[in-house]
Amino acid sequence: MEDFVVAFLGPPGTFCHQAAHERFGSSTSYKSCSTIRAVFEAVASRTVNFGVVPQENSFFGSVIETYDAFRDEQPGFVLDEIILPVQHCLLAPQGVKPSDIRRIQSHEQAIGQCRTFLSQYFPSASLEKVSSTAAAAEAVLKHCDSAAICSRICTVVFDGLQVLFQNIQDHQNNRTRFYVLAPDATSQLPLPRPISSKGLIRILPTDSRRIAMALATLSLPVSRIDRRPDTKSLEPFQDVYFVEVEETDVGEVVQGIQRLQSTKVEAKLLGLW
Ligand SMILES: O=C(O)C(=O)C[C@]1(C(=O)O)C=C[C@@H](O)C=C1
Repeated sequence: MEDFVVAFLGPPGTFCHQAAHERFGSSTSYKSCSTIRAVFEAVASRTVNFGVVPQENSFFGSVIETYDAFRDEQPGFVLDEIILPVQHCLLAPQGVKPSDIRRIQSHEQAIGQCRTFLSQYFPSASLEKVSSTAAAAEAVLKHCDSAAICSRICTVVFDGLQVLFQNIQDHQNNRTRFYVLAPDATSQLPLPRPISSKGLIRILPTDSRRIAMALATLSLPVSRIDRRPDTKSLEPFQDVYFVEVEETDVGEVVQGIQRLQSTKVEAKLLGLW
């Protein structure tokens, strides 16, 4: 098989790393990136063939950093999705007891997914957002008053950590969906995948209130909508919309985008899978 390099949000031990492994296996080369944006940049600059980024959690919702990166001119192209069950543990350096913990670190998504546990067991601990769950695991190694919310796998990746609590997420069927990114639509995934039935379209209505009109023009089965502020607009409260469509085919998606463009609405295809 051809040699591929896959970028993921690192360091090793993140859920993103696990999702990438699940999709691409152990004979692929991996590149750890310190932020989600760095994964997008590695894909856009073709330093890697593919990238894996978190897109949404089933209980905490959309991953904002990912949608912010999708505002870029050429953000890459989504070729597939991976859904991973996410079980969080609270890890601390060996010898540290729960009563020693004053500070808890993790990715904001993981903190958000464990709110009930945190308010019940550590109501007065300070909560610190860091770039990923495994980055938190690595950071707490140096502190005897800190713990990290992360995967149990981090006890294998980093020496000197112990599990204080397991399965601490608020919902037992917690899942996160990841996108597989490639530099452009012509890239081919190494493994076979089903014929495309989903698409991701970025829409920039001329005025935020016209999104309903734009969706009517698109006229495709919409399964989710996200929006982020349009930072290029001088007008306040102008948004960029990210619309996922499903149960459709490539031809219908392309025609929908052309219909939008003919009404002077900016629309770009960001994925087909
Ligand atoms: O920090 C990690 O381990 C990640 O892979 C990121 C991420 C996310 O952004 O949602 C992925 C899965 C979990 O939902 C928590 C964090």
